[in-house]
Amino acid sequence: MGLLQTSIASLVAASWWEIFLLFLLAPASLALYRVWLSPLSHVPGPRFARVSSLFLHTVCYLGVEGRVLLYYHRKYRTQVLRIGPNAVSLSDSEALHTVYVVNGGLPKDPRYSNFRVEGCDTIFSTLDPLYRDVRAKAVLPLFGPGRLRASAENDGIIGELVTRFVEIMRMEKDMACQQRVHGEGTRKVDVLDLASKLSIDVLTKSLFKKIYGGLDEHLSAPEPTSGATTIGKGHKLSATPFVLAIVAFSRFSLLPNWLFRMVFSLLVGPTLSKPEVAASLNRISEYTTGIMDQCAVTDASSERFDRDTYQFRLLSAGISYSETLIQCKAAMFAGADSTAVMLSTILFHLIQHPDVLQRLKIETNQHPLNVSDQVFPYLRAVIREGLRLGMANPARLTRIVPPEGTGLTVSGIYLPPGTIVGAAAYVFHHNPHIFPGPFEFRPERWMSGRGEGQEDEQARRIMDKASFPFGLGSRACIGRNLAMQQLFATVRAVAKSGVLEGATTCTEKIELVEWFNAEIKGHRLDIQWL
Ligand code: HEM
Repeated sequence: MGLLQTSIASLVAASWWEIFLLFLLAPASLALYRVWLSPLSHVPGPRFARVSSLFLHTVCYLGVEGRVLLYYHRKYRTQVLRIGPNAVSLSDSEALHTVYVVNGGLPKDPRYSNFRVEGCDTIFSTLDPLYRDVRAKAVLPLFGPGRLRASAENDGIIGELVTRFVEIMRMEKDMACQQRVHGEGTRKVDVLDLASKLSIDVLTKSLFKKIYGGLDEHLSAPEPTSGATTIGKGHKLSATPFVLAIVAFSRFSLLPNWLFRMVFSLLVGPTLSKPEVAASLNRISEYTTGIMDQCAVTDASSERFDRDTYQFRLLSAGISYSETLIQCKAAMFAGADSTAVMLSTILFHLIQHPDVLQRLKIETNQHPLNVSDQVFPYLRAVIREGLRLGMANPARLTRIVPPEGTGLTVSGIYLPPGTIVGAAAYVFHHNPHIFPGPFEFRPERWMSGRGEGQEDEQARRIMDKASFPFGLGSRACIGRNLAMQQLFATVRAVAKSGVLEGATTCTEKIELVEWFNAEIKGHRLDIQWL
């Protein structure tokens, strides 16, 4: 009996011990496998990143992905950097073609499912090229360059809105000067907010043919003040609190979709219960329902019925009413904030570089506003430099090496099926070998005539290849032409008007939170006139 008891006790003890060993050994052997035996073990990168994807989740959550990847690419002196058990980051321009362009590019990886809107796939989030193509093809004619160029002329949709934008800036400047003369303190203007108001108006008027009314909001809102400082005119754009709340969820975007949905459902309640977010959501819903009602109530057979809208084109392609509503919201989220970030970044740098602003003014004064962009080489250089430094999407645009394939070789390194591969604009756009003084605003780098003819051409080609603010290949931005027309028209008109002369920025540099859609810290970029 005593012997039996001893044997049972030793068996129980042994099994606890084994369980303990198992708990200890399983992760340890997984870690060993990931570091030394995995098919990616030959790819350089920090050891802790090879062992667990916690590293990537953390940098994504903290909004530091771009700068951390830039650091490790340099530290390991590699163009293919292992940043997770199953993920690599690229910094080689040649590899961009292989990953994003050849044969339509690699497919988007499952993280994009986390960007669905109200549970519905959008042109941006879908992993299915057929689903995307039906919708994208339906709306693409709205982004035709000829039509947008006409729209950017003075009497076109974009031209008129840009003129209003410049008038508002002028009004703010005049009021700032008056306040100063009367000793009423400083007046600041949040140029990011103003750019958001313009961008949402340009996007909604161009695509949905019904203006959101961002610039009107600016003019009709009361003036908040803090102490001796007047903070421009008006509150933030009404759509902003909701858009920011949604953008903030991209900090969780690397989680598997089931976990992301859990986090989302836990946090969405508290987020939406904030009064400013709820009011913002209501305003967006009211607006989008309004553009859909336009389709429903207007007599579609009437000559005056405008079929040339985003919403009508989607409905005509057989997309349901409820999905079309969501696709319209998604276009607003994808387009308005990104363009505002880029525009305000360019204006910020122009203010900090009066010499550039002056040169730009001289160039724009040489030609009427309605001539082709081609005759404004310096303006083109300013925009390109702004798009290089403006970080609307600083993080990796992730793709997957098809799991059913044989793998892929990039920059001489073999990546097995299932590897998540991505290039981050932050890493490419700050490469000091391609863009000397990478954090400085130097439009001249894009001008020809800086060196010997051929050398010059080659440097330009290398910079072109390394610069991709709108993504690349078949899943690149569909709104690129619209955004570019707005940027050209606005920067040109602002420079010509002289409204930024005498302005200063209230911060020395632009601080970014590098989520998938970056956020400028505090979502404001104040300027003032001294
Ligand atoms: C300066 C402004 C803009 C920037 C910097 C920008 C940037 C980008 C980037 C980098 C991508 C590719 C994302 C990826 O590969 O994962 C993208 C895709 C997209 N953008 Fe933009 N964008 C801008 C304006 C717009 C506008 C005005 C619209 C208007 C509808 C828009 C709609 C979209 C859509 C629908 C996609 C998804 C395309 C697809 O997956 O097929 N964007 N954008």
